[in-house]
Order: sequence, then structure tokens, then C-alpha cells
Amino acid sequence: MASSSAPLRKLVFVTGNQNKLREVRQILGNVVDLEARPIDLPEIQGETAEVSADKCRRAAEVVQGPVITEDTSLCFNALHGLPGPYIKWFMGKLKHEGLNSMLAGFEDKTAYALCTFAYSAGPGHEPIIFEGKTDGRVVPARGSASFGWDPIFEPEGYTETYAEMPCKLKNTISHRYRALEKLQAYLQTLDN
Ligand SMILES: O=c1nc[nH]c2c1ncn2[C@H]1C[C@H](O)[C@@H](COP(=O)(O)OP(=O)(O)OP(=O)(O)O)O1
Ligand SMILES: [Mg+2]
Repeated sequence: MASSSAPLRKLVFVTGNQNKLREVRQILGNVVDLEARPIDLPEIQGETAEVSADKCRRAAEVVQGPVITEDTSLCFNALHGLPGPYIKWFMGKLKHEGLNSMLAGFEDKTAYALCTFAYSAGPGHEPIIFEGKTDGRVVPARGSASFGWDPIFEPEGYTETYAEMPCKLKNTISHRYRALEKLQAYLQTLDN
């Protein structure tokens, strides 16, 4: 926690996703002065860390200052980590039912949610990557369909899907929470 007398660090979060923004605000609380920019940046193909670093470089150019970006992957173990960073496009076309069908031919329904935050101090500053991972499995949709693939992801050790649990609980076990813990620890080192 920043001391109450120190001014809060200003950080721009570039994202086109309101649900992400809401969770990031809930998790971080008042530790940073977060300003949202609803810009949907282009995303390259590749491994998650490369996709994230590239998006963050573009964001720093747009913002001309310190910036964070976030990428979320949903990785099916039976498919060697796919759809991974392409989950948005798979979700868009296949919906929850189709994502379940992709695993119909496999015994292994396990998956993990991977959240990658990237921080850049500004244009020309190489992004630093912070990853958080939550293991679970893919199940037929249960719970409110308000955020992406939440209804089909049941985190390990729980009988509820992300969509069925109170957001307070999701926010203490989620891929996003785990990545933000690391980002927050890094931001604290900058404050000292
Ligand atoms: O906790 C989550 N629970 C369920 N679904 C989620 C979660 N987090 C992201 N999602 C969805 C949104 C999008 O369909 C895809 C990630 O794609 P991703 O490119 O990272 O997000 P986006 O394009 O919506 O926002 P952004 O402008 O920050 O890139 O997975
Ligand atoms: Mg995106």
C-alpha cells in the first residue's frame, strides 16, 4: 500500500473490455490512480508474452506515458494450450457450447486461465510482463453469462464456475488477481 501522504501513481490502462476494467479496479482498490482508455489495439499472433509486449508497446506510443495492458488466454491442456490468446475469436464464433464440443473427443477437460499484464514506463521502454495462472476445467455453462467464458470455467478446488461464484471470491483466486499481485509488487519497488 502506498502511504496516505504520497501521491498515488498515475497509470493508464488501455483496454476495450469493461469487465476487465471493473475487476482490475476491484482488485487494485486505491493503490494506483488508474485511468482507463477504451482503445481496442491490434494484437499480433504468437506466444502470450510476445502478444502482450507488442500490444503494450503500441499502447505506450498512443498514450505517450506509463501504461498497462492485459491479455487473457484460456488454454485447453488436451489442445496443448490452444485456443490460448485466440480465445476471444473462438468464443465469438463457437460460444460456450462450441468450446465444450471442441473437447468432446478428449477425456482431459482440464484448462488454465492465463492473465498477462504488461507495463511500459513510456514509449521506447521495453514492456515488463507479469503472469498469473489459475488451473481448472471446462464444463457446460453454468451461472450468469455476463463475462466471457466465466460460465464454462470451473477453477480447481471449487464446485462453482467463475460465473457462479461471488465476484469477491473470483477476485481472490483468479488468473487476473494472481497477475496483479505481481504487478503491484513491482510498482511498489518503483515507489521506493
Ligand atoms: O476473467 C475472465 N473471464 C471470462 N472471460 C474473460 C476473462 N478475461 C477475459 N475474458 C475474455 C474476453 C475476451 O473474449 C477474451 C480475452 O481476449 P483479450 O484480447 O485479452 O480481451 P479484450 O480484447 O476483450 O480486451 P483488451 O482490449 O484488453 O484486449 O477472454
Ligand atoms: Mg483484445
